[in-house]
Amino acid sequence: MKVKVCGMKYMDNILQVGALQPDYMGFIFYKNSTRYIANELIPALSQNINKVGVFVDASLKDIEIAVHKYHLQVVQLHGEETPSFCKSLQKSLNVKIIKAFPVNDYFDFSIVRDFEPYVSFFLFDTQGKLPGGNGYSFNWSLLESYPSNKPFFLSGGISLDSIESLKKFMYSSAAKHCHAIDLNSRFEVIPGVKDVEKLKAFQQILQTL
Ligand SMILES: O=C(O)c1ccccc1NCC(=O)[C@H](O)[C@H](O)COP(=O)(O)O
Repeated sequence: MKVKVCGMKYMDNILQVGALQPDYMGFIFYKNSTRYIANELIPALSQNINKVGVFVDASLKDIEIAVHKYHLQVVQLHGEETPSFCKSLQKSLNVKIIKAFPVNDYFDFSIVRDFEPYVSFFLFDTQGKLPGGNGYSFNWSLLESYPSNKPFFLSGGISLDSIESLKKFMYSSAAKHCHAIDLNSRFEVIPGVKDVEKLKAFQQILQTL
């Protein structure tokens, strides 16, 4: 199972977390987030770490500028972006696209169908007050009705306390297309700064599952 560490902001912490070699590292390009990368620098990272830019209803132009400036390999769309927006993005930029969806108990997974041709992954996050980084998990068994073969990221409030539930999930049919686990606020010292020891502990446990 792959790991994405999201909401990275500061150079030193990016380098510390980079040393753990997560598969993906996420950077927030949404001004209202406490994790907004603003004009912070992103240091050179190992080629094995995919840099993900997270956007909320940004324009194609702004995404393009960020992709080129920060050499992003992946773009995560975390707002109300449409299939046709994903199609345009796919045509104009050589990046992988993750379309994120906020999940509540009534979420209708059939919505993913229209996006399938234009994205590489889906990401399922918990619906909350904020577009992302709410720190709460949704009911993962809802993914039993996931109608697609497209790999997805499991996201929302995952912490070291989630290990038992994760184990159960990973052995269930709901996890069949789960590509990666997304970690964010539950591994933070303050917004944008990750606790490296906690991340290390999570990685080690994940390897044993
Ligand atoms: O993290 C943010 O501040 C954020 C703000 C706006 C849009 C997306 C954002 N995060 C995207 C992510 O992929 C997070 O990892 C995801 O929402 C889960 O966060 P958490 O519930 O804190 O684990």
